[in-house]
This record gives sequence, C-alpha cells and structure tokens, in this order.
Amino acid sequence: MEISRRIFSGELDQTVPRTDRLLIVDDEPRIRQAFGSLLARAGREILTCSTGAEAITCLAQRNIDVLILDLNLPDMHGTEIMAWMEPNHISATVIVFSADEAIESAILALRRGACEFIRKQANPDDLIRTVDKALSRRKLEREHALMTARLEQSERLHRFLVEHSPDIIYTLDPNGHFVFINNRIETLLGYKRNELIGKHYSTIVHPADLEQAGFAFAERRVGDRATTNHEIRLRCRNLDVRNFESRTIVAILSSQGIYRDDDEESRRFIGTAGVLRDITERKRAEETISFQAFHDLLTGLPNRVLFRDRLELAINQAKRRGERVGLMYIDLDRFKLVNDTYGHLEGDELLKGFARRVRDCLRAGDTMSRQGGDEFTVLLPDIADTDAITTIAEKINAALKPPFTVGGRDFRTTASLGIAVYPDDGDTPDLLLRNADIAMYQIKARGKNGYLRYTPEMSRNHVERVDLDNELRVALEQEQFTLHYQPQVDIVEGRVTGVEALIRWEHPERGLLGPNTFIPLAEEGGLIFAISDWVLHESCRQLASWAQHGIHDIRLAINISPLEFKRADIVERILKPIQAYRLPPGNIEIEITENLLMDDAECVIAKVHELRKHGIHISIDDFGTRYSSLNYLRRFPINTVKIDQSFVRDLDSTGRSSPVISAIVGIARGFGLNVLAEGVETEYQLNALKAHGCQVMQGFYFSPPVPPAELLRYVQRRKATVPLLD
Ligand SMILES: Nc1nc2c(ncn2[C@@H]2O[C@H](COP(=O)(O)O[C@H]3[C@@H](O)[C@H](n4cnc5c(=O)[nH]c(N)nc54)O[C@@H]3COP(=O)(O)O)[C@@H](O)[C@H]2O)c(=O)[nH]1
Repeated sequence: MEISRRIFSGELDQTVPRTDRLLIVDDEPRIRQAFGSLLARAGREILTCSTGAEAITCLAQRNIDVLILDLNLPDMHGTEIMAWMEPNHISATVIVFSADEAIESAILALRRGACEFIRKQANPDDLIRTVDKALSRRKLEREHALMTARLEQSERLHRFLVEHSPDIIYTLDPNGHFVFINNRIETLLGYKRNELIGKHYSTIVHPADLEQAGFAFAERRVGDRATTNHEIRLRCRNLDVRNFESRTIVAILSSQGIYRDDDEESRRFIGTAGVLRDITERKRAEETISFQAFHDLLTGLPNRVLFRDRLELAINQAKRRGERVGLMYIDLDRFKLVNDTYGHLEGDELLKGFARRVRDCLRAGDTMSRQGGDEFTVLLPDIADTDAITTIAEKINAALKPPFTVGGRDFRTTASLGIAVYPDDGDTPDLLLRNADIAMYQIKARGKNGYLRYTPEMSRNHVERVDLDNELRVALEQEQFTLHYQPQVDIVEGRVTGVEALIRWEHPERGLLGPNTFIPLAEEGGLIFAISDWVLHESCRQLASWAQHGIHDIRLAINISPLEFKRADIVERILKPIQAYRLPPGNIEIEITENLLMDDAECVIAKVHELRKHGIHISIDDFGTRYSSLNYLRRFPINTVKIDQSFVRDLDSTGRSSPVISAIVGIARGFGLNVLAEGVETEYQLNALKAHGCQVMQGFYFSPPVPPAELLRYVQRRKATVPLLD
C-alpha cells in the first residue's frame, strides 16, 4: 500500500522554489556582521553563531547549505564540528574561513571534509565567489538527485502498472520467444513466468488458432499500421484433453514491432511487444445473449426466429436438390388444464418433459422449436416420402404414452400434430407453417390425440372456424344464447320428474344452432367457462321461476364439460347460482361423461364428493359407451346412469331384448342407482325399455328440447294425463 501510495502521490513532481541557507560561525561579531551583509542576496537566508555549541544546535535543527566556519572558536575547534557532522548526516558544504595561516590547519580542515579554506586576510571576493560556487554545485547536486529519484519513481510506476495490469503484457525476441512477460500469465493461464521465458509463443496458443496467432504474435509494424484486436484462444497450463474447452481462455491480442532506433533506414527489428486481454467472460455473455435471442429459455429449444431461418434454408436446399421438407405443428393436448389445475411451475415441467420426449424421436439434422405456449414445430429436412413423416408422427405419439410426472403425480397427455410437406403443401415458410397449423387445428377439432396431413379442404374449414370463434365471443356479449329444456318422464307415474337444460345459439344469420356446432370450439378457445356460468345461472333462474308457477318437484339436469369440471373452482361456480336462487340442491343434477371419470379420476373424485356433500345429484351421461368399469361406480357417489341413445336405437334392429341395456340396468340396480334411458323416439322403444326394467325416459317420443314456456305447458299437460303404460 505504502509503495503504491508513494508511486501515485507524485511527491517528487512538486518542485517548490528553495531558499539557500548559510551559517556563519565566528566569535568575532564584526566578522559575522560584515560577511553576513556581504553575502546576503535575494533567496538566501544568513544565520550566524558565535560558538561551536550554538553551531551544532543550528546545524542539527536547520537544513544548512553552506557553513562558513572559523576554526578557533571559544569552546571548541572548528574541525570538531566537522567531525560531528559526518556521523550526524549533516551534508552542508563547509568553507573554512580562518585567520590561521598554518598550512597544517588547512590540510586538517580539508581532510575533515571542508571544501575550501579561505584566509580571513584574503580578498572578500574570494569568499563571495567560493560561496556562490558552493551554492550552485549544491543546486546541481540537488537537481541530479531529484532527477534520479524521479526516474526511479517512473520506473517503479511503470513496473507497478505492468505487473498489476489485468492484461498479459509481453515482449518477444525476433524469433517469437518470450523475453518478458508480466505476472498476469500466472493467474490467467497458470504458467510461472520463468518457465515461459525463452519459450515460443505457440506454447500458450490453442492449436486450432495457431495460424491466426502467427499473424498477431509476429507483428512487425508499429503504431497505426500495426493490426490490433485478433481474437484467439489461449491454452492453460494444466490442460488435459477432456476439459480442453473449459480450460481455454479467449483473448484479444494487440501487438506491434520493436526496433532498436528510430532511424527508418537503419532500423533493426528486435522483437514484438503485445497485450493479451482476457475476454472469456465477455464471449460467454455474448454467447448467452445470442443463445437467448434464438432459443426458448424454458426448453432450450430453438425459438420461432431460429426455426424460421432453418426452415427457409431447408426449403432453399430442397429447391436446388429437388427434395422434400416435412414440417409438423404440434400442440400439447390439455395443457391449459395442467396450468389451471396444478399451476405454472408444473406446467413448465410438463413442457420440458414433452420437449425432451419429442426431441428424442428426431434425427440429428432435424430441428424442434417452441413457438410459444404449448405449441411446438418440427422441421424434417430431406424426407424420403410422406410415409417417413407419418412414421415420425406415430413415434412421437407412442413416446407420449407413458405418464409424465406433474406435481408429484402421474399425468397422461397426448399431442395433436399437423403435417405439411414442401413443395406439395406450400413452397414458402409462411405457407407451410400456416398449413401445418391448420392441419393441427383439424386434428384438435376431431377430438385431439393424433396427426393429420394438410389438405386444401382444411383451409376452408379453418376460415369458417376462425369466423365462428369470433362470432361466439360476440354471442356471449350480446346474449344470443338461449336454453331449451327436454322433459324426463317417469312412465309408471306418467309425470315429468326432470328436465335437461340444452343450450342453443340464436345466430343472427344462421338461425338456431345446436351445441355440437359450437361447444367443441368454445372448449378449445376457453370460452366454455363463461358459457357454462351463463347456463348455470340461466337454468337455475328458470327453475326458480317454474317454482313460482307451482312446479316444485322436478329436477334440473345441467351438462358440464369435462374440461371445466376439472377446474379448481367448479364446485363454487355450481353452488353460486343454486344459492343465489335458493334452490334445493337435491333438485339439481350435474351430468358428467363417463369418459371424465376414467380420464383423471383422482382429480375429479374429490369434487364429485363435495357436490354430493352439498346434496347435488350426479348423473353419468352416455353410460356404457366408453369404459364401463364397475370400479369407478364404486368410488364415485353417483345417483343416475343415463343409457346412451345408441343402445336405445339398437333396440329397433336387435328386437326387444338388448344385452347391453340389461347389463346397464343390472349394474345400476346392483349399485342402487337410478336409470334413465335417453333418445326414446318410439313406443316400441318405450315398451322394450320398460320390459328391461327402465322407468324414467327422455326422448322425442315425449318431447324434443323446447323453450321454457312450452316446457311449462308440457309439464302441466302431463300432470293431467294418465300414466304412460302400454
Ligand atoms: N357443456 C355443455 N354441453 C351441452 C350443453 N347443452 C348441450 N350440450 C351438449 O351438446 C350435446 C348435444 O345436445 P343437443 O344437440 O341439444 O342434443 C340433445 C337432444 O336434443 C338430443 N336428443 C334428445 N332426445 C332425442 C331423441 O329422441 N333422438 C335424438 N336423435 N336426439 C335426441 O340428445 C341430446 C341430449 O343428450 P344428452 O346430453 O346425452 O342427454 C349434448 O349431448 C350435450 O352433451 C350445455 O349447456 N353445456
């Protein structure tokens, strides 16, 4: 610290004008006064003493330049003062001014260190000249000492700067061997500097950069003509093959030639001086920034910018070589559900796992990218034929079969893949991406989980779907939805025991639209949640209004999409309108599909129990069409199973006896559940169902779904009629 303080303080640069100080030591007051006046000048201070003791005190305390000394003092001999001066480091120039004529005295004085011996009898000018000479010699000595000190300081400063430089600073001889190298080599590359002195510069250069280093290290030009900033890689000392890359330092090198003298003609090249700056961190930061600009940070996959670039390249190459390029647009089915149910961290985990599995299905030259959200694209350059691309699509679907672990639980998911091929389905990146996307939407619309190759017909459908999606949003805002109600009739009692609320869309141009034309799209676009809230609210309002007309004993069945049933807030959302209209919860029946129970039973089971705890009924729609498993009937507190229309229709062809219906009724009885047959259109079906032991029915035979006022009339008419028995 002290060294660096002194180096940087610039103490020696401060040259303060100095006063020359003279001391006249003589016991005669006359001499002191006369010569004091004679020697006085501007910039001089004249001090006087009469005794040796006084002189010693003054010399010790004041910085005297010239001492004019009488030898015969009252208390001591002048030579004693001189003898005292040397060990006490008093450097004043001594001029002996004595009346003593003896040559011995002069010799003794000069031996003791006096620079002149002047007799008092001599011309006073002699003393004046001698003093002037002594002072100018001292001045010269002082200046020389200052110059030397400054040079030393400058040398120390430069050494300090070189040794403490964050860069490697070196010089090479004309053959490229290190002559000087600063300490930084040790901390940066691990070499002791002595082991490199005399070694060729190639010792520290990455083998792959030797050629480039040759230009940089062997630079002979100077000043502006010397090239600077070569980027090269340097090798660390403890290099082994395995961690070669990680032990490589990237440096910027600037160097120039050194010449013995400046004369252009006789210049003799004596070596090179250069600086190596470690830019490893900067390079790493640059690499990170460039990686981030072209990659998706979550999955590490190329992003849409890089993907587009590669797609463009692949198309251009395929154009030249007459090849085909495959493109897949992949969307993770049910991803929104994971995000809504488990949270975003779990959603991220699923995306990462999904990306890993798909990537593992691809070859080295293929590119998978994340376009955003749960959408991915795959580029398959140079595919032999379209079969090759469908093989990969099947491979991807198969790879997704084992469950993913999401939030510590197993989660099964599938993907929808849209395929487009260059040049058949488009010859530009935009067109191919758009068409693969359209194909992906088509597979989604068909129930997800699978792949489809693009066809021009899909584009027409797609435009219609986009229009419909926009119109749906408007429909919700402008309340274009309405509910129709279909009665559920107890054929023994002959009365309406329930109604099913079925949504309709009063489309301003296309007329009354059934749910199958818009519910799947609403599910896909997320609008289903708002639509369901409207259905729940409106149907409960209607039930409350019928109660005011004296109809208290019918149960309202409401369809809930499987998608939204898995949302965390579904129970609250169902309860809200029931409580708002003060309806008995037992008068509400929520219809869920059999599929839902199978799909994610653990997640749904708690909600079904909660609804049941509040007294709400649960029925299973389309019972028997999917995986009728007795096991889930045991775990779910279900009230009613609805026999699917397809089994009822089959009664016409199979005759009055249907083994499926018998089985369903048997199962329901075994579990103490109600049975309702839907899609009853004929009396024949009614009687056949009755023969199977089915008592409650719904279908066009009784009434199609109708507006509320008509339903009210139907219920009142049924009340007045006899039981429906053959
Ligand atoms: N999430 C919601 N889904 C809803 C809602 N409203 C309806 N839906 C779902 O749409 C499906 C089709 O409904 P819809 O076109 O209204 O068809 C219903 C009846 O009209 C039809 N039906 C009734 N009886 C007969 C018959 O004798 N023959 C025949 N060919 N069709 C008949 O069946 C549909 C009712 O079926 P189900 O729901 O299984 O009882 C509908 O299945 C709902 O899933 C809604 O608000 N939200």
